[in-house]
Amino acid sequence: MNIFVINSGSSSIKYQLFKMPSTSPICVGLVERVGYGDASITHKTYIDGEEKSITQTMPIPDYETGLNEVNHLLTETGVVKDASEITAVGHRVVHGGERFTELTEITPDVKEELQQTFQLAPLHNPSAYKGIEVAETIFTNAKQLAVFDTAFHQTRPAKAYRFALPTTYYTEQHIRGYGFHGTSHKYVSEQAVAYLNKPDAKLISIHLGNGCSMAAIQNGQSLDTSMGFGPLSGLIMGTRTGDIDPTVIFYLVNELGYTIDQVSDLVNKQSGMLGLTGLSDMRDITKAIENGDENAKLAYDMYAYRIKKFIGSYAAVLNGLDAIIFTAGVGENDAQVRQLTCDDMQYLGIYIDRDKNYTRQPGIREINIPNSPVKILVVPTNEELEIANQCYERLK
Ligand SMILES: Nc1ncnc2c1ncn2[C@@H]1O[C@H](COP(=O)(O)OP(=O)(O)O)[C@@H](O)[C@H]1O
Ligand SMILES: CC(=O)OP(=O)(O)O
Ligand SMILES: [Mg+2]
Repeated sequence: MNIFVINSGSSSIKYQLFKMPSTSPICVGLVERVGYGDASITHKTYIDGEEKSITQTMPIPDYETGLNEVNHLLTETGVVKDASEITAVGHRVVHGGERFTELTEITPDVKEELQQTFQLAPLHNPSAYKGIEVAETIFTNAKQLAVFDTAFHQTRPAKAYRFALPTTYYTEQHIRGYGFHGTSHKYVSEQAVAYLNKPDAKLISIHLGNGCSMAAIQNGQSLDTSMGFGPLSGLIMGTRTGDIDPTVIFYLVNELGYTIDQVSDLVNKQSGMLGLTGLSDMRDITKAIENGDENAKLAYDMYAYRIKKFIGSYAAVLNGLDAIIFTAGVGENDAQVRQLTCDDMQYLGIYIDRDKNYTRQPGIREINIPNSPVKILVVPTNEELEIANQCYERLK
């Protein structure tokens, strides 16, 4: 069964094609800088044991152009003969609200409901929706399925997800914490449980990509998570503030004359590491620190300090801790962030091994000292594979 997975971000499209039940992809790709003149597509194929890679730079003004180009590449590189060979398309949709708590087949009614979630995740849901609309016109024979970032966190107890607003704001307007990156937290926590061979392991999963969030997990269930109503609260991110005192927003509006759209743009797109350093990519920020940039150093310290605070908080929620997991672009690759986060955490039984931490290795790995009570794991995430697995389970 050919399952094509699309992970549409705010300006990128990640995709993978699986011939399920095999969990090795036939093709893996990334379209970057959608909406810009210098967009690029990297398309890798794994056919008959041979890896081939194509990179092309071209203007990709919109998702339609991007996905059509991906479709051409799928046929040109022999991944499929034509689009009709795709049985299902699995879409990552960030916000499912309270309505979508599991994998959902996309119907006209579902699409209408999805449009009502745009305001809740303005960087993500509109592009996922666009991805669905374009996929429907290309993969006309395929079932279209949606997997929601919010779904995994639906096991959280009410005391964790409710806000202390008057109750009707929850009962009538569904204003509550939802939590995101659930597909990734689920995938890496399952990998960690298998690695530790401990189904009831008390875990803290730390997903550090462009968006960043943490989750407290036990028995395969999310008990708490750092993102809330939208994917903005909690950790400091590439361009998003994470937690800030809401009084700042009243001040911006009432005293400095900002419109709400300007505030939204500020806290979602101009803040976080970008706002602090002028750079949003951790690789560039690391270089800036090496060149003596004090702002970049402070931003790094703030980034790690925020993670540290959530580790303390989730160790309390779990009443113990077996392992912490670092994952996603920054979590998997940035040893310095892991080091700063785990240094001086002996009180919680967290002892990082500097050499192991700075040694690169593929796959799941342990970076604590041998007798550290808490294991520190680097676990590569694979949201696309998790989505393909869920689609296959539904359709097989
Ligand atoms: N080798 C690396 N060292 C440090 N940071 C890295 C490295 N590779 C990727 N990153 C960081 O990972 C981020 C992207 O992470 P990713 O999980 O792909 O994010 P997203 O899915 O949210 O787009 C980049 O912006 C960059 O900051
Ligand atoms: C929910 C979210 O922040 O996703 P991403 O990290 O892909 O931006
Ligand atoms: Mg991501």
